[in-house]
Amino acid sequence: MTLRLEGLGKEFVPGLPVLEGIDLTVEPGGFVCVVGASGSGKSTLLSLIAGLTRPTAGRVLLDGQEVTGPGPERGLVFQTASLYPWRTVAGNVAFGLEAMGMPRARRDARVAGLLDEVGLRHLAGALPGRLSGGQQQRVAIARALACSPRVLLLDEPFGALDVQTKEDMQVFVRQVWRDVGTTVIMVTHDVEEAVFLGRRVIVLSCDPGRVARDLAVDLPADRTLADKRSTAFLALRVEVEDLVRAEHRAHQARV
Ligand SMILES: Nc1ncnc2c1ncn2[C@@H]1O[C@H](COP(=O)(O)OP(=O)(O)OP(=O)(O)O)[C@@H](O)[C@H]1O
Repeated sequence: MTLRLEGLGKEFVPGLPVLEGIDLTVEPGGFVCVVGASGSGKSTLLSLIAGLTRPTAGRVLLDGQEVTGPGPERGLVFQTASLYPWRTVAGNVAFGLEAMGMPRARRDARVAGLLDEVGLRHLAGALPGRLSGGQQQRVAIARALACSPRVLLLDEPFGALDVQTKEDMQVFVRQVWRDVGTTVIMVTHDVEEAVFLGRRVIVLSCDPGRVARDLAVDLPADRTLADKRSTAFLALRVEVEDLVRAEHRAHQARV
């Protein structure tokens, strides 16, 4: 599924655009990370793609069809897992499939397959309160994948996790992306994470948020955490960090 953003803009307050003139095409199976200073409009951009917020200018198109609201072909994961606390792990993953009316036997098989994918089959009957933060995010990702979304939207999904768990989750989400083949758009503060995960990194400018740079990540497809120490990785990381810093400073100078 090709995602196109055409002249996308958003004003919450008339005359004060948060996002302006965003043009972007993401081919099927792409992995795009969006970085930018706090307040540059990263979450707003994701919300527009999810159809949770309506643009004030431009359009979001999925295979040429304009997005006018949320839909099952777009799965969403937020910083905190927001699981249903009264439902088991399996019950959480099954939620969207129940809403779709999938018959019980097919649903159970699908949920079991997803729990295998995220390594949590042994916790199928547990309630979310018993799970670690990383495990909860795995459940949230399995839940988002349940309806076979063509685009997975991740908003700072590992922002609340400790460094080790976060790195485990980075490896995990890359594996899921390669296994499932869905398009991923991920918003993050963390430039290292963006360069490690993305095939492309988009740097947003501030006030209004525009695409300041669109960089291809020319690193091996089967990256491991050790690649974070490679010269190519470090060079790209520094380049993106400098861009984010420059955009932030330019914004500070204007206010
Ligand atoms: N519902 C809303 N109503 C009014 N203003 C909003 C709303 N949502 C976001 N904004 C404003 O839009 C701007 C961008 O917010 P957004 O959360 O998209 O930025 P961000 O880059 O994701 O920030 P952070 O990295 O801090 O999460 C901010 O100035 C914010 O106050």
